[in-house]
Formats: sequence, C-alpha cells, structure tokens
Amino acid sequence: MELGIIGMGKMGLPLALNGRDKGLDIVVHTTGVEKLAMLEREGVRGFARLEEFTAALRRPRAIWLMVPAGKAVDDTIARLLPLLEGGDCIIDGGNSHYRDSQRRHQELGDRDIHFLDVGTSGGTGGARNGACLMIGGDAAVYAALEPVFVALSGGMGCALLGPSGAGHYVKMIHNGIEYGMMQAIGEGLEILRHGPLPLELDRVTAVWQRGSIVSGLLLDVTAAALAREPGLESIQGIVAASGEANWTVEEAVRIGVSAPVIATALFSRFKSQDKLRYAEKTVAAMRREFGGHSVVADQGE
Ligand SMILES: NC(=O)c1ccc[n+]([C@@H]2O[C@H](COP(=O)([O-])OP(=O)(O)OC[C@H]3O[C@@H](n4cnc5c(N)ncnc54)[C@H](O)[C@@H]3O)[C@@H](O)[C@H]2O)c1
Ligand SMILES: O=C(O)[C@H](O)[C@@H](O)[C@H](O)[C@H](O)COP(=O)(O)O
Repeated sequence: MELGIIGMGKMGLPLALNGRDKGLDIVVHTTGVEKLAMLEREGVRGFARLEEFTAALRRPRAIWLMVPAGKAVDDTIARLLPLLEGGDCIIDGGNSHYRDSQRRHQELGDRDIHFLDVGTSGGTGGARNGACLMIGGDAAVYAALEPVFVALSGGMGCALLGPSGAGHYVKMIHNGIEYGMMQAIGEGLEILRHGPLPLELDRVTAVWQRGSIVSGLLLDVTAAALAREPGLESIQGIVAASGEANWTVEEAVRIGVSAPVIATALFSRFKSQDKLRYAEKTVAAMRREFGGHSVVADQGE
C-alpha cells in the first residue's frame, strides 16, 4: 500500500524508513534538500513541492501528518485541501488535542475528506522499528487503511479505539501516565543517589531491567543513559512539557477525577524550569521572620 508522509522531523523520517522496510510504498513531502537526497538514497520518493507530492500519490490518497500539534496541523491541512479529492484521507500522527481532531474530522468530512487521529507512541525508536498506534475515526476508513497501521506498528499495538478523537484522547491520558512513571523512576534514583550506600545506579537500573516489576521501555532508556554517563553531569535538571500532560490534568479537573501523581509530575517539571524559585524564597523568608532561622543569600544568575 502507498502512504504519503509530511513532516520529516525526529518522528516522520524514521517512520518513513520504517514504512519502507515493512513493504509500504512511501512518498514524502519535505523542503529539506539534504533530507530529500538522503531519502532518495534510501529508496524513498520525495517531493519539495506539495503539488508534486499530491500529484504523485494514487487515489484515494492517504497522507500522514507528523508535524507539531496546533497551528502547524491546521496550516498543513489548509495547504493540502485545494490539492485533495473526495475520498482522500488525512491521518494526524502527532500529539494533537483530541478536540482539535474532532473539529478537523467534522470540517474535512463536510468536504468528503476522511480524517483519522493517531496517537503515536514509542518515541523515535518506535517510529523506526514499530510504533504503538492509538487510532480514532470511522470504522470503514480505518478498515481500508489497516494494512498501513499494521505495517508501521510492526507487531506493536495498533487498534481503532473509538470514534473521531479517541486516538488522541487515549494518547493524552497515556502521556499523563508517562509523566507519573518517569517522575517515579527519577525520584527513586535520586533517593538511591543521596542514600547511605555507595551504589552504582547504572548497575541498579541494569539489574532492574531484567525481570523486575518496574522493567519496561522507560527503565530501558534510563539504563541506557546511565550506562553512558552514570552521574548525568552533562544534563541540566530542567524538563520541558509539550502539553499532553497539561491537558490530562485539565481533563481530570474538568470531569472531577483525582489524579495527584500525574499532576505532581507535571508540576515537578514546571518547578524544574523555575529559575526565580520565589515560592522557596518565600518559605525561607517566613522561617527567618518567625523563627530567626538563617537564610542562604541569593547569588543571582
Ligand atoms: N519526538 C517524539 O518522541 C514523539 C513521539 C510521538 C509523537 N510525537 C509528536 O509527533 C509530532 C512531530 O514530532 P517530532 O518530534 O517529529 O517533531 P520535529 O520538530 O522533530 O519535526 C516536526 C516536523 O514538522 C515540520 N513542520 C513544522 N511546522 C510545519 C508546518 N507549519 N508545516 C509543515 N511542516 C511543518 C518540521 O519541518 C519538521 O520536519 C508532534 O506532534 C509530537 O508531539 C513526538
Ligand atoms: O509516547 C511517546 O512516544 C511520547 O509520549 C511522546 O509522544 C512525547 O510526546 C514526547 O516524547 C515528549 O513529550 P513531553 O514533551 O510532554 O515530555
């Protein structure tokens, strides 16, 4: 089967090579000249002009977007629309908000263009070798494209989970869970690092990988990082948050479900980005005021 892919970034590029390896006929659109040359050497057809890309695809077209969530998805769809025909399908494999996906499904449906929302997991390694795909949309549209999803998942998870929005809704909650699990691994290792015993944490994670209850992909990537650099000296403890866990916490509040682990993991990331540390300064100031306790002077940046 044929699949067009737009967005040759950290995920889209390995996804294209994965699809090629699994027997899909992959056609890509990117304006990156070097990427186009590299993909050509790899036997993947690519086009710098969107018109040439859409013209090269067989009808009905299936076009996978792997671009940042939000405006980039809407802009790409707007550029594609005049070049598409009824029965074509746009697949959004990025981390879009599920309500945006429901809106896009409706707007595109009004123009007889199909839309599937696909929560894609497994990071860049999953994109290259076999990703976990959480899919939302119409059953008939999914059925026609199922071979594409089975190929890209390469034996990993892949399923239609519900109507439009279901794929990105499930991925949103998945990422909240991811935050909690990552934070727990980080905190456990910090306790071990500051504890009384002279432990080598790369050896701890290596043994946990083999059959422990906390084994899994997140522990595997932790073990790989510690094997290279046990003290993680080259990394500042500042953690970004792309948005899915924010949405998970918003959703928990909206529907009145308690999710303290996910919320705390999200807030820990915010705190890691906080240079001002005004909350801690305030607490230190209060201790000085009511108890005469000493404070450490701020040395500035
Ligand atoms: N990196 C991951 O581990 C991972 C895993 C699963 C899902 N995702 C999601 O997949 C999507 C892509 O992630 P990524 O890590 O590959 O990002 P990336 O920044 O590495 O790549 C994004 C690509 O989109 C292109 N792009 C940006 N704006 C565009 C626009 N307006 N029109 C067309 N193309 C545009 C960029 O040129 C780039 O090639 C995001 O939604 C991300 O959240 C990322
Ligand atoms: O399942 C996955 O592969 C991950 O969930 C992935 O989709 C995630 O979006 C980014 O790796 C970083 O996300 P944060 O910036 O929110 O940590």
